Amino acid sequence: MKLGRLNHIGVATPSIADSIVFWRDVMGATKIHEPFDLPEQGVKVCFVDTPGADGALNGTQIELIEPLPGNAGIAAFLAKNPAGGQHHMCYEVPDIHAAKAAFEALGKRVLGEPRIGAHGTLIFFVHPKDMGGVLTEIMETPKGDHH
Ligand SMILES: CC[C@@H](C(=O)O)C(=O)SCCNC(=O)CCNC(=O)[C@H](O)C(C)(C)COP(=O)(O)OP(=O)(O)OC[C@H]1O[C@@H](n2cnc3c(N)ncnc32)[C@H](O)[C@@H]1OP(=O)(O)O
Ligand SMILES: [Co+2]
Repeated sequence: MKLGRLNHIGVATPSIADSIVFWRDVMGATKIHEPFDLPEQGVKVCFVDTPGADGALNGTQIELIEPLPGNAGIAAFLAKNPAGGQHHMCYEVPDIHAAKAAFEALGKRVLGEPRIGAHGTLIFFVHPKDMGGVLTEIMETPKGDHH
């Protein structure tokens, strides 16, 4: 496993609509994408762009996630953190299956099989208790992206 680009920071929220107002009016975000449902992951998602090193809006994104009905995991997180909070960190890798094998070889608990995430590429999660307390998402870099 070789650490890749920090793609996004997942932030759980009870209300994406309220969080959009926060990121626009308090944090000064200039590019907030249209929210969309991702029923396969049980969440509504909204990406907020941050600037990269060149000042363009191509840096690490903030991924706002709100549970869809029936999502016990995020609902449990929000029960402990009613105002929302930082939920996971997502790093890119060139080969998702090689990354999964590398984590498993180190005894890390990979949560399920790779599945399509919000960027349309394969993702998996590694248990926070094996990752210094941070729920970690690993994501295959979209084809054509060179970071
Ligand atoms: C938008 C789509 C996609 C993308 O493409 O980017 C996403 O990001 S989807 C995001 C949502 N999906 C997931 O979170 C899937 C992976 N998560 C899980 O499988 C579970 O949430 C979990 C991490 C295994 C925890 O579930 P569970 O064990 O049932 O919950 P507990 O409440 O019992 O927690 C056990 C233990 O772990 C601590 N914990 C839970 N969540 C987090 C967290 N986000 N960050 C840090 N630590 C976390 C929790 O506090 C418990 O600790 P103790 O109380 O000390 O036992
Ligand atoms: Co994510």
